[in-house]
Amino acid sequence: MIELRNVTKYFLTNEDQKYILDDVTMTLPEINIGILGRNGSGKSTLMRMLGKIEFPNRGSIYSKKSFSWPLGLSGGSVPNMTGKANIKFVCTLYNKTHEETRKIIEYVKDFAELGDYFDMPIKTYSSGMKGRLGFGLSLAFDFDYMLIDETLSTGDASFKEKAQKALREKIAHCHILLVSHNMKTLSELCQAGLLLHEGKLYYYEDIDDAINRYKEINRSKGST
Ligand SMILES: Nc1ncnc2c1ncn2[C@@H]1O[C@H](COP(=O)(O)OP(=O)(O)OP(=O)(O)O)[C@@H](O)[C@H]1O
Repeated sequence: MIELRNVTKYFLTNEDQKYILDDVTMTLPEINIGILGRNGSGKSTLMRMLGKIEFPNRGSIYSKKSFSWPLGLSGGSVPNMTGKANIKFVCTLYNKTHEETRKIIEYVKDFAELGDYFDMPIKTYSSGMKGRLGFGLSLAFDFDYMLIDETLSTGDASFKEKAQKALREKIAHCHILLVSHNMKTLSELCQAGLLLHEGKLYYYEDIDDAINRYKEINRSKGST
C-alpha cells in the first residue's frame, strides 16, 4: 500500500507557482497502476517522489514497500565514474556481498550491450546508453514496486524487444507504477490508473476508465 497524506508539490516559476499536486490524500492498493496526464502535468515528478529522489513541499508519501529508482530517467548516476563503477557503487549502497556484486555486474554488462563503453565514464554515454545501463541495473535488483517512466521505448528496436521481454518476466514477481503515453501498453500491463490533471490526482480502479477520461480531457483541450 502507498499512502499519500496531504501531499502538495509545486515548482516556483518566474512569477508564480506551478502546482503538480495540491493537498492530495489517497491510499493506493498493491496492484499495477498506470499514471496518465497531459504533458507537464507532473507524472515524472510524481514518480520521482515515489522513488524518494524528490520530495513534496508539504505532506508525506508513506509505504513499507521498496521502490526501484525510476526506470527511464537517466539521472542518479555519477558521470565521472564508469558504468561498471556506478554499478559497484549502487551494490555497496544496497549492502550486496562481493559475490552478489560480481553477478550483478556480469548481468548488467551482458544486458546493456555497451561494449568498451561499460568501462568508460558515464558522461561519454548517449542518453540511450545511460537508459540501457539503468534499465539493466534495475532488473538486477528485487523491489516490491518497479517505477517505469516510458522505459519501454528505450533503445533501438531489438533492444526494445529484449527490454520488454525482460520487464514482463520481472513484473510477474512485483508491482509496477508505469508512466506512458502508450495506451495499449498501459491497458495491457496495468489494472488501475492514476490521472494527474491541474494539480489533482484521480484514481480509477479500472485502467480503461482512466484512459477514457484522459482521452476526453485531451479532446476538450486539444491533444498534446
Ligand atoms: N525543477 C523544476 N523546476 C521548475 N519546474 C519544474 C521542475 N521540474 C519540473 N518542472 C515543471 O513541472 C511540470 C511537471 O513536470 P513533469 O516532468 O513531472 O511532467 P510530465 O507530466 O512528466 O511531463 P511529460 O509528459 O512532458 O513528460 C512541468 O511544467 C515542468 O516544467
